[in-house]
Amino acid sequence: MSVSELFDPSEWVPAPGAAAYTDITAHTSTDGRIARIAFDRPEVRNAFRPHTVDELYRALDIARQDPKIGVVLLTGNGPSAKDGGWAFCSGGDQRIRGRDGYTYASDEATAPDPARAGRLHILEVQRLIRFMPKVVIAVIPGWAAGGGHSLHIVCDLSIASERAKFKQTDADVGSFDAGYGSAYMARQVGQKVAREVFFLAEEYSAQRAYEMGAVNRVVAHDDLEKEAVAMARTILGKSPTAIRMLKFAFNAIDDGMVGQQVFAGEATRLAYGTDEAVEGRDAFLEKREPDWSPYPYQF
Ligand SMILES: CC(C)(COP(=O)(O)OP(=O)(O)OC[C@H]1O[C@@H](n2cnc3c(N)ncnc32)[C@H](O)[C@@H]1OP(=O)(O)O)[C@@H](O)C(=O)NCCC(=O)NCCSC(=O)CCC(=O)c1ccccc1C(=O)O
Repeated sequence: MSVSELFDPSEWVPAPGAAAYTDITAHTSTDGRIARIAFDRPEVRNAFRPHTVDELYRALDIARQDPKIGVVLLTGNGPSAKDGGWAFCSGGDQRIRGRDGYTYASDEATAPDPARAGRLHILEVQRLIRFMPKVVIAVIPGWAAGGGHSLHIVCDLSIASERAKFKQTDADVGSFDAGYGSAYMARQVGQKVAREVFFLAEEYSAQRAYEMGAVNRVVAHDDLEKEAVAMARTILGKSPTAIRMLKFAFNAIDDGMVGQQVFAGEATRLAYGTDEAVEGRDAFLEKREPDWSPYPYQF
């Protein structure tokens, strides 16, 4: 069975742990440098349930910790066998939404722990995408709606099929992504446009998303994944440290002290590589005063 009509099997091998996933697929490029993670519930426009989110988090975290992987493609498999429709993701599965969040299926092997019964942990996925030191590209073959719309907003880059459609339905169903989905979207496209997208919840096209600055490229539907891989390969040609520092620099202004902490953590890692920092460590271990004389106050 093919993974998706746009998936090129010659490009990919299954990612570690992928055989166990039911709601997503996860692959690594044959050279090990790109991850492809895809929602795999096309019959419901790739809506996510808590189990989907658990798998997505796991697959993203595996990619985060793989030192060879530099770019992650997040997409949706398709088309739907039911009606031929395509989706990136249509957000939370409204069929299993409870009063305290989204509920696990009753047929899961173990009864859900009450502490994790009602979940909104797609926000944890958003933070993982935001803070992972790698570029995450939303690859959008069809609908990006509700929480799926928010996921594309939080990705570093978005590439859309000319058939992609966008709709921020949160307010239609009594939900509101009051974090990155809305506030960060306003940073991307401006306040008036973001407010229109949320308050009117109207469908808009890939071309309109491009014009407002929420999508980087619109490409022919059949070429979507090929173009996404090409974009990933361009990024892989750059310095990993430069890309990581740039991502966290772009984030910092909107992420407050957490943004500063993430950026500063990377700066500290770089500082640890200097002779100056090695001198400080060695002086402590050798129980002597550090000799800072070779290290000027650079200006
Ligand atoms: C996406 C649509 C616009 C597509 O429309 P169309 O192409 O006409 O297809 P349909 O016939 O409507 O759908 C086909 C089939 O799929 C089912 N389906 C589609 N979406 C969902 C869904 N989200 N949940 C369950 N099922 C879905 C649909 O019922 C059809 O099934 P049949 O059995 O064949 O009839 C349109 O489908 C649409 O508008 N979908 C709903 C979009 C939506 O409102 N999503 C939820 C928004 S709220 C949310 O995502 C919250 C997420 C969250 O956790 C969160 C919480 C707090 C802060 C932030 C977030 C966050 O947003 O991340």
